[in-house]
Amino acid sequence: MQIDLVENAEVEAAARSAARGISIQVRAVSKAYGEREVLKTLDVEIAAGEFVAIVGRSGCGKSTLLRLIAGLEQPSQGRIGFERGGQSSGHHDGAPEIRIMFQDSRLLPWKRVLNNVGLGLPRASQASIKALAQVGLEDRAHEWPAVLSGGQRQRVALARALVHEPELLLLDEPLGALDALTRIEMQQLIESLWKSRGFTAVLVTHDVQEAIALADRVLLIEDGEITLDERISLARPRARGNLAFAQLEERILARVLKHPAAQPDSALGDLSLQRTFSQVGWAV
Ligand SMILES: Nc1ncnc2c1ncn2[C@@H]1O[C@H](COP(=O)(O)OP(=O)(O)OP(=O)(O)O)[C@@H](O)[C@H]1O
Repeated sequence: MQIDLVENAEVEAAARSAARGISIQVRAVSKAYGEREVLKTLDVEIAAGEFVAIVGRSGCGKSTLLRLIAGLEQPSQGRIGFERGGQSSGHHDGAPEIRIMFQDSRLLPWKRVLNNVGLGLPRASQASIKALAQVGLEDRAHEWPAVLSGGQRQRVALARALVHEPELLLLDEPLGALDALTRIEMQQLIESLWKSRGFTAVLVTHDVQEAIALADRVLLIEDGEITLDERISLARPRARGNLAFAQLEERILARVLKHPAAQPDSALGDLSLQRTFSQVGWAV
């Protein structure tokens, strides 16, 4: 039974890598802000079409790594490269189509939903309407962002990313502000779009359960280093009540929380981890 699950996961992963994703090579990457070294000589490879989640305590450098992959910041040392169909590229030459989603939808309040989705395109096009339909909001196309709920605004942000046919979708805690039910619905939406479109996805999250529900691999960053690289071989869609899921969640949570040294700016993330921790019945 377990072997079947693993084989299915491997077949699915191979099919996805043949689709639209790009692979990412992070080579000996360090990042310092002044005296503070946030990331220390990181080496990690992410395969085309893979879904990778990054977890870790607040302030450990998750978003920094995402910004470096996005090309929004430069490494202090090392290099980040991409490969598409055997051809290498950086952020400049033949740069991949990278889109990023944040916790806040960052919609322009003075533009209607459809024009927010089509931002940067010559004009609101069929592609924007199609993207809105894919997130289930085609009937809200002509409304203002202000009248949408938080979850709906995040759907619009997702449509805005999808309209550019991303090869790499970076997700920086995009569901962090949503209620639990909306969050699960959004996770399912992201998973189904990722499966159908085949882009590579990198998700930063405080929520270990979310990481296990969505990712092929979970990376843990501690003290600026990757200290855990766990492959998740559970068949999709993943049932949260499942014993194998719960055991994996418990093990990764225990691993995340083991680290004794709380950073000064760690309160928020640790609270979030504790909440998840208590959901699986552990005393904190
Ligand atoms: N532009 C910057 N200048 C100076 N320090 C920075 C800058 N950006 C991030 N840092 C520091 O780098 C460290 C890592 O920040 P980062 O945002 O990557 O953490 P994180 O793991 O994503 O945290 P959280 O889970 O709270 O979002 C923090 O100590 C932060 O203060």
